[in-house]
Amino acid sequence: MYFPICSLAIYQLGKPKPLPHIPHNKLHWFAGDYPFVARMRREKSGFSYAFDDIAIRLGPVSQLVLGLGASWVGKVFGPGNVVVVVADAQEAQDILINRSAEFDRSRRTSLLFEGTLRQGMLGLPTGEQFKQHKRYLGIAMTSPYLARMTPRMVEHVQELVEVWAIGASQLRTGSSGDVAINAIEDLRLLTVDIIASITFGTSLDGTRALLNYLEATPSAGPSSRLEVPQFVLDLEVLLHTIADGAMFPVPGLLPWWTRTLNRKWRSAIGRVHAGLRTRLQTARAQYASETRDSERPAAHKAENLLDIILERERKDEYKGVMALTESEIIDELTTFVLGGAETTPTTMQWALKILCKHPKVQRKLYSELVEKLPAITTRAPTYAEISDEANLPYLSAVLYEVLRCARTIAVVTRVATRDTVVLGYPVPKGTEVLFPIGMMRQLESDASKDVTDSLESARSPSSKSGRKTGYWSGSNVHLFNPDRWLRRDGSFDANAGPWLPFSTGFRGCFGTKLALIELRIFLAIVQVNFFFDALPEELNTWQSHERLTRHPIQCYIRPIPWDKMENN
Ligand code: HEM
Repeated sequence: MYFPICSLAIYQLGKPKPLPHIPHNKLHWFAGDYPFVARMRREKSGFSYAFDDIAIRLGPVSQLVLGLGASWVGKVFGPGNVVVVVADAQEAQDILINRSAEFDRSRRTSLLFEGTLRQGMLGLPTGEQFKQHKRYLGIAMTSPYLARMTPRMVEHVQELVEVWAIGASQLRTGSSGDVAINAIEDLRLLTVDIIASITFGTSLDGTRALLNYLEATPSAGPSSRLEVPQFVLDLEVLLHTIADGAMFPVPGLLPWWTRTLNRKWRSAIGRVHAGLRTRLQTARAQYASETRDSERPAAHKAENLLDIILERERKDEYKGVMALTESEIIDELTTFVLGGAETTPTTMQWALKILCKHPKVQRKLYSELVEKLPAITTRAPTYAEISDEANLPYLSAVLYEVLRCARTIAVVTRVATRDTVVLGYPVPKGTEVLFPIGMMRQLESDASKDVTDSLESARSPSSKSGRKTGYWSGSNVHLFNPDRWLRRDGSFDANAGPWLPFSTGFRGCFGTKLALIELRIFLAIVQVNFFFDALPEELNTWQSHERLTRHPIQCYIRPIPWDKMENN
């Protein structure tokens, strides 16, 4: 008699519980939406598609009830979570930019990074320490600094072009032998070379070593490669550990588990930190000897991130303010390297895959580059030249469209720091709110304009006055079409439609400017050197794997130098 009553009472307390009023799926009696998320992950090779799917079916505000959701047991013991999905670009932008007092970086996101980057920006909550770090490193994203970094980025991309030129000369046609180059490792090496060079002043020279090897070994095939450097492998272990954390059952214990029980991670972080510490100490000694008797160089003369940090340190000492501790610096150096080593190569891989399928786009881009920037064929382009959106509108359009379609990072989250309202729906304090920034339909097209318009009265005051972008046409929003970014007169329009690959606002991507210039240089230089030939379907499938970013499973290329193209 008592047993069924007690069981029912426990079930009522603990069953998956959604937030009131907000639309949701029919829930599994115990696991809530977990089976649905698992099915999306299996069928579409990424859990983030679950957020797109419910947004399309349930509207601009919906919720996923994970495990026990907002139930009493779920909240107290932690095996549950409710995620409110906001799939409306205008409102998402408004919340990320204007409502940061109500929505902050979620604790769950910070916990993912905290084990590896305890005191790096990715792991830090928004507080004084975070702000101090952002101020410290901000110079690294200024135009004068990036202009000084440009020759190095160009040099590394040109090394890669030489590697691919050797590979291209060895490629065969037909189905036997090497018909294509596997570009995944090459892009990983390139981006680590670039980020190391910008961070420490010296590159890993992985691409240079590969080039030397291929030149010295003419019998090596087009995809024959050296062993990946240990530093790159270690970064991969760190990135995998962070990504695996998303599935960890008790998020609060994740940093402890990572640091204490994950041996592979401990070896990798040990080597990475030791390497960074040595570089920091060497740079410090050199900086001290150079500046002892002479005038302190102005901060904007810094030649790498270490210089920036040392110059700031000197300034702070001078003013009597507290500088960053050594472990804070090491964590920020690690953040920088990890930030650059994952997202950028993944986006480059998608760019190449997409270009292979769009020969007309390649021809148009090539024509623009040789007509508007003829110097690019004879010398390294400068930062001013390559970042000139007015002179190179099609390069800008291709880049924006690659980032729109690549869906490199599909979602970002915030947590409500007080009871609040989103598009008329009450959202209690502590609720995680998710923005599916990689979503291409509901969030971005005029097919949802009626829905968007009907929400007008429910918008927050800052959102009502804040829409800056147009809508994409619902009929072609899912297609790769750089022309959508061009005005009738051919000029580039960055506000043509919603675009959030880097998120936005105070906690948006810190590395946006660096990533954009790196990608522009990459696209311009590889395209001006090669046409990327179409590939057999089996070498250019659209399958992907979602970890911290959405990776393509394959990235093969058949580069053909333009002078070898018939009807160039
Ligand atoms: C194509 C390349 C990249 C993409 C698509 C990208 C995207 C993103 C996104 C979506 C976020 C989350 C922002 C949020 O929660 O609102 C983020 C954060 C961040 N990114 Fe990037 N990123 C890229 C490249 C880089 C690079 C090269 C760096 C190197 C410095 C970097 C450093 C960071 C940092 C430090 C954060 C955390 C910012 C914070 O917590 O306030 N990113 N990025």
